[in-house]
Amino acid sequence: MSKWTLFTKATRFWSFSVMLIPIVLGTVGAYVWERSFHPVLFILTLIGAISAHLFSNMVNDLWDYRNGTDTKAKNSAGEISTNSGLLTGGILSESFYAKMTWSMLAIALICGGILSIYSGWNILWFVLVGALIAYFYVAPPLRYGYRGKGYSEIAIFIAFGIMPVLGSFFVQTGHFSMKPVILSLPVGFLTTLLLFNHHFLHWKADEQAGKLTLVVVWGEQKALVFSRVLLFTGYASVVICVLMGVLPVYALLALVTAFWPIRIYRGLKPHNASPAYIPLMGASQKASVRCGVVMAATLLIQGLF
Ligand SMILES: CC(C)=CCC/C(C)=C/CC/C(C)=C/CC/C(C)=C/CC/C(C)=C/CC/C(C)=C/CC/C(C)=C/CC/C(C)=C/COP(=O)(O)OP(=O)(O)O
Repeated sequence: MSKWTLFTKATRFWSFSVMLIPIVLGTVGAYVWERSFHPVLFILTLIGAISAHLFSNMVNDLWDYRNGTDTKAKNSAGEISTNSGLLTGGILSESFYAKMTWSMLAIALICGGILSIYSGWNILWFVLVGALIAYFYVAPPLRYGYRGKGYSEIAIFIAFGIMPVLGSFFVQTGHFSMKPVILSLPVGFLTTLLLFNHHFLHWKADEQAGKLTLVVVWGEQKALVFSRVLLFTGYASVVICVLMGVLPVYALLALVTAFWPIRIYRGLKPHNASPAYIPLMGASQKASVRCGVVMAATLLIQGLF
C-alpha cells in the first residue's frame, strides 16, 4: 500500500468534502455580503478545518479500537464496518496511528493560532469547542456520541454546519453575523443526515458493543422515519434561506439535488439488510455536497452580477 493510500485510509480522507463545502459557503458569503476576501486566510482556514475534520475521524477510530467497538463490528457477520480498518486489521500499530492523529490536531491548532492573530481572538472559541466536540464524541469519560440521546447528531450539525460556515465568515470579516448562521442550516442538516444514515450500516454490531446510536435505540423503522424528516428539514431550510434573503431565488435549484436520496428511500422497506443502506449513505453525502455547491455557486453569481 502506498503512503498516500495509507494516509487516505487512516484519515478517511475522502470525507473531506463535507468540511470543504461549509468553508467555501462561509467564505463566499463574506465576499458577497461584505466584499471581504483574503486568499491566504482562506487557504489556512481550509487546511485547519480539514485537519480538524481528519483528526476527528482518526481519534474516533483510535478510541473505537481501544473500546473494542470496531473489532466487534469487523467480526459481526453481515455488518458493514465504516472505520478505517487499519487498527483492527493490524496494518498500523496503535502508537503510530496515535502519532498521526495528534499530528492532525497540531496542524489544526497551528492554523487556528495563526488565524486568531490575523482575524481576532474569537477564533480561539472555535478551536476550543471544536477540539472538545471532536475528542469527547468517543473518548471517555463523556463518550457523548454513544449515549443514544441525539447528542452526536447535534454535534455534527454544529461541527459541519454552523461552526465552519460562521468561522470561515469570521476569518474573512473579523465579525459575526446571523446571515452565515442561516446559510449553514441546509448543509448542517444534510451532513447530520449522512452521519445518521451511516449508523444503519452496522447498528446490530453497535448494539452488541453497547454503542447506543439513535438507530439502536429507536429501531430501524422509526429511525428511517427520522432520516426522512432530516432530509426534508435540510431542503426546507434552503427555502428558508431564500425567504430570509440569504440566498437568491434561483438557489431553489438546489432542491433538485433531493431527487437521488428520495429515489433511494423509495426502494427501502421498513427492515433492510445492511448492504441496502450503502446507496442511501452515498446519496446522503452527494445530497449534502451537491446542495452546498449549488448554494455557493448561486450566491457567488448573485454577488458577481
Ligand atoms: C477537531 C479539532 C482538531 C479541533 C481543533 C481546533 C480547530 C477547530 C481548528 C480549526 C481552526 C480554524 C481553521 C479556524 C477557522 C474558523 C473555522 C473555520 C472554524 C471551524 C472549526 C471547525 C472545523 C470545527 C469542527 C471541528 C470538528 C470537525 C469536530 C468533530 C465533530 C465530530 C463529532 C465528528 C465525528 C466524526 C465521526 C468519525 C463520526 C462517525 O463515528 P462513529 O459514529 O463512531 O461511526 P464509525 O463506525 O464510522 O466510526
